[in-house]
Amino acid sequence: MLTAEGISYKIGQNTLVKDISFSMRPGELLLVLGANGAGKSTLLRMLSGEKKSSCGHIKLYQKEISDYPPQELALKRAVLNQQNIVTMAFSAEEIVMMGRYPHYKNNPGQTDLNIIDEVLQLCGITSLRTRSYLSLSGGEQQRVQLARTLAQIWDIPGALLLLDEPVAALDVQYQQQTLAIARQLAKRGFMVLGILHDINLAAQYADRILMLKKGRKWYDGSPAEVLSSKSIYEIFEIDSDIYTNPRTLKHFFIPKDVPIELNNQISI
Ligand SMILES: Nc1ncnc2c1ncn2[C@@H]1O[C@H](COP(=O)(O)OP(=O)(O)OP(=O)(O)O)[C@@H](O)[C@H]1O
Repeated sequence: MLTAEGISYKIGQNTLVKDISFSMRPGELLLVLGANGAGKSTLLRMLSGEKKSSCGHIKLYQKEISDYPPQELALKRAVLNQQNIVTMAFSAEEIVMMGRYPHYKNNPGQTDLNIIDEVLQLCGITSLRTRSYLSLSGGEQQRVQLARTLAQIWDIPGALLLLDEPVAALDVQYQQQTLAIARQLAKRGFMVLGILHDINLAAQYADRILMLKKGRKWYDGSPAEVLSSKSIYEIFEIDSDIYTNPRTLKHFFIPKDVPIELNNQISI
């Protein structure tokens, strides 16, 4: 169980996240939507324990997130950040193995090795395992980082998995695959919270959607409850139509053209 009670994050005079409360339980896939700068990543970093909330409480299984020693926290939650800076020429497999560091002292055990094989295969990167991470494409690197994150909590059902824009650099096949993995992990009993920019992917996969605006929680509910032309306009300031897929009965949205006029003369 993850519970956020009235959490805010302030830097100087700026409040980046304001008084957000929600809770989630194992088995749930919660996807967060919001415009650029709405506070999504800041919220995720607070939930991960990386940033300390200015007020309120974050409890992971009834214990304040800030009270977890790093080693214990690493066995309860894993984080896929938006940016992962790697400067040394580790192989893809070595990066994924880093996810298992909290699980062993000197050398990985057979369980660790089996998990590495499993997540490499799941993320479609088995053939890249010996390649230098630095030589991989952006999307390939993202899949390696996803595999590392999964490896960390693979054998700890009930753990919290935090994914900040996990499909940003991925082609459509791997976008679908990544969200399908997230959904299956939720079904296995993990708590999965992800940030997305793609409203249709969120509508397709989320059990629940949290929509943020200007640091506040604006909507919280099932895709059918929260996705409407009105809510999308409120959050993203674009006009759109919402339809229902007759086969899946899930919502999908189609944005309307944005009328932008450019001056006839371009000054050089
Ligand atoms: N250290 C900082 N000092 C001042 N403002 C900051 C700082 N870090 C973040 N911000 C601002 O806080 C706001 C929220 O940032 P955050 O990264 O959480 O947004 P986001 O919703 O994840 O955006 P995006 O969709 O663009 O990734 C932004 O306006 C950002 O410029």
